[in-house]
Amino acid sequence: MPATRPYRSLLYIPGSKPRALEKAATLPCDAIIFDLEDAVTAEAKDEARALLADTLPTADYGPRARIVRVNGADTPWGAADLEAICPVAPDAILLPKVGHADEIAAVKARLDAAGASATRVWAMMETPLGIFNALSIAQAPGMGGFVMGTNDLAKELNCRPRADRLPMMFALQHCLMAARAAGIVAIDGVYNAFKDDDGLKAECEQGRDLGFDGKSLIHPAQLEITNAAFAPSESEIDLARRQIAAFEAVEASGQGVAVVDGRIVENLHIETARATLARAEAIAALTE
Ligand SMILES: CC(C)(COP(=O)(O)OP(=O)(O)OC[C@H]1O[C@@H](n2cnc3c(N)ncnc32)[C@H](O)[C@@H]1OP(=O)(O)O)[C@@H](O)C(=O)NCCC(=O)NCCSC(=O)C[C@H](O)C(=O)O
Ligand SMILES: [Mg+2]
Repeated sequence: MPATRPYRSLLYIPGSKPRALEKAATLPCDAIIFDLEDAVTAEAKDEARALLADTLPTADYGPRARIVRVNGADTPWGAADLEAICPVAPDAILLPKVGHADEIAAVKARLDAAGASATRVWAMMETPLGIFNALSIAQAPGMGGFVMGTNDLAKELNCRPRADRLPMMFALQHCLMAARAAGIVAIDGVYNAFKDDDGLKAECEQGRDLGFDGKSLIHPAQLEITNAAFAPSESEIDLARRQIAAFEAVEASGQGVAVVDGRIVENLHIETARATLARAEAIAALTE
């Protein structure tokens, strides 16, 4: 089942930009990914890490999940990032370019040692090795979610950008299945052309139809389209309500199959209908 807590929109914010860190607290995103990796130059990494370690314990980001993307353990900054960020206990630490489940275990051990056992580990899925090891990574203790890294993956595959994302499809679906098998969150990759609303909408709808919980984003202008695409629509909510009512009615008369809009409705459809209503309520609660 998809996540009940809304993860429609996850906005990357360069950890080095104080103005963006401030602005994030006012933006309608479901989660913020405070980035210490690709959005921050090598020269700015130490300053960005210190800024984040300073800002996160006191800043009020409301209901938005706080996720910090650290640098990899094989870089000059990875160890210092964990040292500084684990004690802050964000909602999750997002590890880039994960290839093996033991990388998750190492971060989990650091979190436990820092007294931050409630912080989940999330993994960027963006290397061929990581994609093939998706199930064991998803099942690693402490795991909370996958974020697809479609830019790095395109680089590794040497594939061409295509609107239908055909070269990515195996990786997207493989990771989604692993995430669902392990019961963790699955988030689609970024859409780089942040001024192309039509292209973003089409890619959001594709990711949603595949089953992703939401999409990672690079610019606030992408939030409205993404939040709308990954929320249950009015007609989906209406259908869910009618399915539940129809099923309860036939169940009361001792039967197990209802018909709504010419389609059968059984127990499993009711689980989906209830999940749709729960998601709609959770989204509404964000703005209360
Ligand atoms: C893409 C950008 C460099 C554009 O920046 P800029 O030209 O400054 O944008 P605007 O002038 O349109 O900004 C308008 C206001 O919005 C704020 N802003 C912009 N971006 C963000 C943001 N991401 N979060 C919060 N606020 C943001 C500006 O401060 C302006 O505010 P105001 O002062 O009130 O006017 C820039 O958007 C950017 O840096 N985006 C993030 C890029 C990033 O994080 N990249 C790394 C993640 S993507 C990745 O690595 C994917 C993965 O690993 C893979 O492999 O695929
Ligand atoms: Mg990447």
